[in-house]
Parts: sequence; C-alpha cells; structure tokens
Amino acid sequence: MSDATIEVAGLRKRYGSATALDNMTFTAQAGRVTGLIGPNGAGKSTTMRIILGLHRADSGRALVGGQPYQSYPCPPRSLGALLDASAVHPARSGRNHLLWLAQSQGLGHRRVDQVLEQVGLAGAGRRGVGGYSLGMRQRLGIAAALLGDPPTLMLDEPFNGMDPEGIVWLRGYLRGLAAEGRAVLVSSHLMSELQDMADHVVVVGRGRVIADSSVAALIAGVSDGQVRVRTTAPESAAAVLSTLGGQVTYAEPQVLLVRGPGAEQVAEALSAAGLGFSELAPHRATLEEAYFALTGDAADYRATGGVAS
Ligand SMILES: Nc1ncnc2c1ncn2[C@@H]1O[C@H](COP(=O)(O)OP(=O)(O)OP(=O)(O)O)[C@@H](O)[C@H]1O
Repeated sequence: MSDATIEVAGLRKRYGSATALDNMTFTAQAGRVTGLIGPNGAGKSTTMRIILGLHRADSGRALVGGQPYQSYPCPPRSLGALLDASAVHPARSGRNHLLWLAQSQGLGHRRVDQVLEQVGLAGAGRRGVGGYSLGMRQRLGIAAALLGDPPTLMLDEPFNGMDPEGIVWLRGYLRGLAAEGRAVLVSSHLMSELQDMADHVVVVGRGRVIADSSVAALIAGVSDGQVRVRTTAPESAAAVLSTLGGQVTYAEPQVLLVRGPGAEQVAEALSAAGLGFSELAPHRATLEEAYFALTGDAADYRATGGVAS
C-alpha cells in the first residue's frame, strides 16, 4: 500500500475572528498508527473535516494517497473515516446502516457481514442502533470506515465510550490494520489510550503542530537523564540529592525524579546518608508526561485555544 498516506500541508482555517488552523502540517505514513493529540479546540476535528472535503481550508492542501479525497471515483475506498459515531439513524439496524453505505460503494452484503464480524458486532447487527451503547456505535462507525477496504483510515476519538475491554480490542485492531500496510490516523486527547499503540504522534495546539515524532523519541526526550527513586523519606532524600546538584521533582508523594546525577551516584549518596529506597532506575516517561512537557506551558493553550479538560 505504497500510496497509503494522509498528508496535510500548510492548512489555515479561520471561523470568523477565531483561528482554527494555523499552518497545520503533518503526514500519516503507511504501516503505522499516527496519533493526533491535543487539547480541546486544538484543531484535530477541523483538520479531519478538511481532509474529507466537508470544510474548505482558507489555504494549504490535504491529500489522501497523493490526491484530494474528493478526486477519487469512490472516495470511501481510498480513506475510511469515523468522525461522529452518533450520526446514525437510531431506528435503523447496524446491519441495514452498513448495507445502505455498502450499496453506495458498489459492495454487497457479504462485505457487510465480514466487517460486522471483524468489529465484534455480528451478534448485534440486526438490532436497532438506538439501543447500542456508545462503544457499540464506535464499533459500527469503524465497521463503516472499513467497508471499502481502504488503504488509509482516519478515526476521530474512536476510544470515546469504549469500556476497558473495547479499548484493548481497538488498540490491537488498529495495530493490525497498520501492520497490513495501512496509514491509520487516530485523534485523541487522552494520552493513555495511545500509549503502547501509536508508532508516531503529532501533538497539536492552537491549530499548529507542536511536535511530530515517533513515540519512542518523544518519551526518550522527556525521560532524558532522569532517575526515578521511591523512598519512604522523600524530603531527606531530596535534600541529599540537591547537594549533589540534582534537580529534584516529585512524581508521587514518595517518588522523586532526579535530573543531573546518574543512577549509581544517586544510589551511593542515599546509601551514604542511610536513606533506604525500594526502587531506583533510569526514568521512562509516560506518553502523558511527554505530552504535558510539550503542551503545558499549556496554560497558554488552555487560556487562548479553548479549555482543555
Ligand atoms: N464550525 C465552526 N464554527 C466556528 N468555530 C469552529 C467551528 N469548528 C471548529 N471551530 C473552532 O475551531 C477551533 C478548533 O476546533 P476543533 O473542533 O477542530 O478542535 P479539536 O482539536 O477537534 O477539539 P476537541 O478535542 O474538542 O474535539 C476551536 O476554537 C473551535 O471552537
């Protein structure tokens, strides 16, 4: 699937006096899950709507497999999208909803039953969508996106309303789709959902890209050089480590993060001071920590770019 890319370059969009997108530029590559992460109002949904041609950018370009989405004879076969899982008539069954979509793409009922099976809705396909939970609607939306077996997928907040089992399923499922060579673009404002799932993240705020990096590089950058220490005497330990020139912060009440001295030096200093510790290792930041390190001078983004929850 060499043409499996979703590319936006230099997108700008204003709604009245509000700037929604300010030079939004990134590419979701084939064979990987790309997380599009940012606080509320950062511009994620606007970007996706422009990619689908639902909104028009003031300037810049949005391409799917190198072409505008609407230039394809059957666009849903080039890009499968889930924007709003609730946008389904409640009286219609999930299967009938998909049959209707399939027909418009020249596909038959076999494909509908296949995708229902794939998303775990085979048993619920003949029930009215009005009785579906939000998690089931998300699954139905994903099934709809998959109908045309597209090389690229774009899902806006697909984890919303999913229970823990659904989240685990969806993570594995999206990874599988990427492993088949597809480009999978997934927006979220919850880092924990993307941890261990996305290969690459594009962090956005106020309509522009703040970071565009592999997850591993992003985490390594934030973890860099810190040592994590768990101790029942955090204040004394912090005082000792400060005398070594370490910058000490609290990750939890009894867990210190020390920047400066290495793990061995920290262990020696604590032992020499007679202070015990139950954990001491180079720190590996979570994606969430990396995100807050990036956005959060994010007071800024929250104050002017919409309120982050
Ligand atoms: N149709 C619209 N009319 C006016 N302003 C809009 C419209 N759509 C989006 N905006 C504004 O554009 C900015 C970006 O919104 P967008 O919905 O793209 O952000 P988001 O990152 O998807 O946020 P969320 O996580 O809340 O979905 C916000 O300030 C929003 O208020």
